[in-house]
Amino acid sequence: MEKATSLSGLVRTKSDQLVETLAAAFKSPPSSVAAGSGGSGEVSESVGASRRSSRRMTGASPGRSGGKNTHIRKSRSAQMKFEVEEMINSGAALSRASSASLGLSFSFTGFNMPPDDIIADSKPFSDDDIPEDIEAGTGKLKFQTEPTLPIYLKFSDVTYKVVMKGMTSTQEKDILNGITGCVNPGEVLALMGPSGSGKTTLLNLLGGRLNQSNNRGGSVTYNDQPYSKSLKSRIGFVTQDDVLFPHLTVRETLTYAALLRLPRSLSREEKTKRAIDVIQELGLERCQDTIIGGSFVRGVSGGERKRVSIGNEIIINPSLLFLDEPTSGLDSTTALRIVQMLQEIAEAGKTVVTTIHQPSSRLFHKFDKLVLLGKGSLLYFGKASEVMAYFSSIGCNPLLAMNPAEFLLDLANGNINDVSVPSELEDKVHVGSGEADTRNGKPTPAIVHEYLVEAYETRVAKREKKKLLAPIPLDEEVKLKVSSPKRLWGATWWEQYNILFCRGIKERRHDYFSWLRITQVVSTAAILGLLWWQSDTSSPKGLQDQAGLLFFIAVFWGFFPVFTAIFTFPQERAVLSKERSADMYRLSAYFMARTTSDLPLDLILPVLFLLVVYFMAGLKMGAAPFFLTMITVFLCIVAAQGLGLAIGASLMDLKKATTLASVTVMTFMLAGGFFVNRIPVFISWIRYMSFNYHTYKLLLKVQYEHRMPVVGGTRIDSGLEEVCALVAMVFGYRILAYISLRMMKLQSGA
Ligand SMILES: Nc1ncnc2c1ncn2[C@@H]1O[C@H](COP(=O)(O)OP(=O)(O)OP(=O)(O)O)[C@@H](O)[C@H]1O
Repeated sequence: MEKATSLSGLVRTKSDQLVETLAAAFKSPPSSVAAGSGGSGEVSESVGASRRSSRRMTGASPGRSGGKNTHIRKSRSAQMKFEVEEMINSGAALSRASSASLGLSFSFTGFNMPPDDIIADSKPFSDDDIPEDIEAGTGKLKFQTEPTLPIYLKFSDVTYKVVMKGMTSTQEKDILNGITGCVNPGEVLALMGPSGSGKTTLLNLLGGRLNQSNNRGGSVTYNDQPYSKSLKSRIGFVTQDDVLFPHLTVRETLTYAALLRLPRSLSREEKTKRAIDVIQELGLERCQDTIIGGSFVRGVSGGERKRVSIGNEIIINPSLLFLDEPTSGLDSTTALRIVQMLQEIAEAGKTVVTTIHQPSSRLFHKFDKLVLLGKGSLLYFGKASEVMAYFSSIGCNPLLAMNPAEFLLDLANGNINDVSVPSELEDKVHVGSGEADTRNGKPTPAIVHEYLVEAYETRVAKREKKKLLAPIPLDEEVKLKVSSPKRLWGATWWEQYNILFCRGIKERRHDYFSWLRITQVVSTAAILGLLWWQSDTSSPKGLQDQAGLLFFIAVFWGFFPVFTAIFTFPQERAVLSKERSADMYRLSAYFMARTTSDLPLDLILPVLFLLVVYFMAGLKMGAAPFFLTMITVFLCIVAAQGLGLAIGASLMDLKKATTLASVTVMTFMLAGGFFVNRIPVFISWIRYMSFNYHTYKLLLKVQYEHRMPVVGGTRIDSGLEEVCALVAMVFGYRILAYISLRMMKLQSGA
């Protein structure tokens, strides 16, 4: 215990020194902020100095002193361990604050590659790391710590409601009721609360992802400025579900993210190197060539996938990092590792906000600040280390030794079974007359909730709101950097198109070489070839038979592309929404890349098909008719794909989309000119919308032009009308799909 006291004294002495350092840094003239951009050497040195000072600090704290600490940990009781950890945290938070504040004297020009010694020095973590290392604080990660614009996040009286439309009535539901708090660079803020208490909603709101002004109230500011689109490039947002492409490898995933998101000032090589650095820093080397995987394909483990999701966001070196339950579903060691990583990120001067469901006590002590929510109301905001003292001050103490997080969640749920009841609450039980007010002589969860909200309102809320009014220690010019309305794209339109095109090809490479699809097409072609083997057109019956084959070709290549294209956008909806929320690329670049990257395969398969059918069925010999048939089929495929894309993009629901597509395709087929020739005038227009009809007419023209003017009731014309109609469909349906995507709501997460 004595040792602990002396160590705490040491940390406090260091903290005093730091306060002085901080004050000096804040007082540094604004010119030093701007001047930082002048010499990168100078910047690197400052970065190194900041890190060195931070390391010295943590080295001085007991928890980071390697073997010595391990000795303390092993020989003392669990209680002792808590105290030591608390001291470590206070030391770490201070060191983080120092890094953050020192970052102010650097340039804010964006990226500077970290000095080589730091990269070489970095010790990645892997699943094989010994947890003891982390406990002792010696397995510390050295994150990329290029200085970024420090962002002070403040939120005051934040409210959010949703309007729920029922069959007969419309109801409003309050999700958040007046939440106030703040988090500074160098700090990790944890949002805690029972399931459904509003953590994700608050996180989305703070991350600028719930912007419908009619549903929200209060204010959220970033360096005292409101949210602006330029912040998107400074914010990393890790969603609860890992939204990643299942068939890309870890390295490919991070490389594409780097190429799309890092600023244009970096070269392609530098961006690629950044992805490799992140892989090393996240300890993903072992699985860097493994695919991410998903529900149907096995890939990396859950913890690795979570790390890739985090890597996807930290790759841009964000000033503000939001994470939604980054540890849920992970074992306690992996969870600790991830929270440790968040601490490292904060140490580099970033602001970190994370929701957390039920952290272990080890995790809990790693947070600097805490927001405790209960049914959308604020039950506590302040230092995580002071939360137990606060609840003790309002008469709530655990009766058993328990994890503080467990105690807090019990309270937030209104469960006070193992909690000492404050006298005010006891009074309420005695005053309350009905069964509804009490449960076995104990206050109901609703009464407990009311008491906790009231206690916070009367004792803390005012003080915290006052604190928010204090100006942030940043230069006016620096503050305004967050409010530029200009979007910052990481790559030009053409670069985005190329990157997305290559990514699309890689993601669907398994489809391209799918023997199943090839076998399906080739075997259908072979069966058709056998059924129409060397078909003879000298008799009317033979001619009618061959026309049937041509009609089948028009239907087959109208049907398949629609049903494959339907899946394109609904399947990628989550990724598209996430990436667009982060302004990774322009929608037009994505749309063009997505619709063209499938074309090579879509054009290879019909070639194989025609090579088999055309010659087996004995269609008109000659290079010109063969190639004209092929071009006609291509046009049909691209037009049909357009229809599939439009249906998928406008409905974004596979069930609805397949139903609509099957009705449409069937109608087009029936109106295609083979089954019925005399269509009533009032519905004859439907024919002109059918790509089957135009394709069939063009195929007839290629085969029988100059031989007969009418085949099976269908007139052979010049073909110009049909070609124009198909070309109009190729573009028209795609424009419709693009407009639908533009109108798609971006991910809100809540
Ligand atoms: N768009 C919405 N429509 C209806 N209810 C909503 C909507 N968004 C959020 N809610 C409700 O608001 C409450 C808070 O949801 P939120 O997802 O923020 O909770 P949470 O604390 O993150 O929960 P969990 O820990 O289970 O993820 C829930 O009761 C949820 O059902």
